[in-house]
Amino acid sequence: MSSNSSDQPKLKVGILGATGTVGQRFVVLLASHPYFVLHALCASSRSAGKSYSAATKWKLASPMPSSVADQVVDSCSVTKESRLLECDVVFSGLDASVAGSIEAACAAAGLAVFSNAKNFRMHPNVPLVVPTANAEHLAPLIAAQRAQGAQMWVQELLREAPDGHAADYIDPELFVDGGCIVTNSNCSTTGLVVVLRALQAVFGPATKVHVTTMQAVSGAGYPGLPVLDVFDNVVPLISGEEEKLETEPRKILGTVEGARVADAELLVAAACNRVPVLDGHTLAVSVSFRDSAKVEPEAAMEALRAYVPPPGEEVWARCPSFPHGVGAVRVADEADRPQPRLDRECGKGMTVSVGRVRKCNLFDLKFVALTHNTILGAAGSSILNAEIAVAQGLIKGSK
Ligand SMILES: NC(=O)C1=CN([C@@H]2O[C@H](COP(=O)(O)OP(=O)(O)OC[C@H]3O[C@@H](n4cnc5c(N)ncnc54)[C@H](OP(=O)(O)O)[C@@H]3O)[C@@H](O)[C@H]2O)C=CC1
Ligand SMILES: N[C@@H](CC(=O)OP(=O)(O)O)C(=O)O
Repeated sequence: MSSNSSDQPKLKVGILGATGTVGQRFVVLLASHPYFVLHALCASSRSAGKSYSAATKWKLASPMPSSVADQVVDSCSVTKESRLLECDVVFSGLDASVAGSIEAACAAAGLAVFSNAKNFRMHPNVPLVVPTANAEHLAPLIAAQRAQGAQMWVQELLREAPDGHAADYIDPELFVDGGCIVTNSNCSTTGLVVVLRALQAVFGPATKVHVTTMQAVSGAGYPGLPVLDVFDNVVPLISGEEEKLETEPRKILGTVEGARVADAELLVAAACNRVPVLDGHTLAVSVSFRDSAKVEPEAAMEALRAYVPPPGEEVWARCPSFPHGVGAVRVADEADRPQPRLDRECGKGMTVSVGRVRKCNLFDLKFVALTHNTILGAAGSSILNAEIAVAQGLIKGSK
């Protein structure tokens, strides 16, 4: 932890989907956070009213923090009585089938929502931010949302909620300006864009990427795939995944122009596979750049080692979840790395491990990248995004 974050006043936080795979990661990371204080744990009506330990099938190797075991799980509706309303920041690990309505309701209630769900990632005014790739998108797009007031999120709530059911998600008396939604990317996209951003800093714009993924089973949530489907096997389909991996990098590596992002001119072809690994998504990537002339493996590794993501050291010093000492990218020295079992915890799961950087016959360069899918690929990115927003004065404690 950086000493500079120790004078940050405490902020109350809630978790939507606290009982799920990503929700459990949030619980572990936030239970020991220096200034985010867990206040509301929310999930479906199946869990609401139960203690967190009774509602949750705990699946992490580290024990459930004792501070949450007896806490009663709340529903995700925003009412005058809900603990959610007392929070300064809300993190979401909600299933996408319900994330749209619930997150829109929270934003319409003036809350700052940091979400893992796909629902609003491509909304023109919503930042899609991988914190160690494009943190500079946060401030202008949060401002663009706030300029529209609560009305923006009321409209989205009406679009997302099942017909006539918007009032199930929030009491309309609670609409208030100031809320916002920030999303982080699909967990396979995460590692790709961090590495591309680092390479682009030296080689200029990437133009073509071919990526083949080997994705961990935890990416499918709990209970996920039946063991008879995934054990001793590779499943060459993850529904909807290739489309996300082919579109999200264009927004993330794009440039903010006014209230929206102009996409990067990057073409991505993706092939996604589920493999019998618990945590950690591995990507085999080939990439070409607009200007191929200076692209060499040694220069690429140098660029990756030297990479300090925007907004730079001054902000990172105030972000406890930044992988201080390791960095956003680690280049493996060993010829046969990265490997999920050995490398997924690198930088406490917040560092992308890269290896096998070499020339490619068809593209300029090829390499292998590994990301912890539920830490940097999910909960960890949301938390670091929120820390950046706090460090930049975009979120102030008021409760
Ligand atoms: N797993 C991963 O690696 C990644 C996941 N994501 C995204 O994060 C989100 C969560 O994924 P994951 O944790 O894997 O999913 P899980 O299925 O493990 O958890 C889903 C959570 O949503 C809650 N939920 C489901 N239905 C409702 C409802 N009707 N009302 C309120 N809450 C509800 C569940 O509560 P309950 O226990 O009460 O049913 C549970 O807490 C998804 O949008 C996913 O796409 C993004 C990146 C990576
Ligand atoms: N689809 C990813 C996880 C995920 O839920 O992604 P998204 O949030 O983009 O739907 C995987 O299975 O590994």
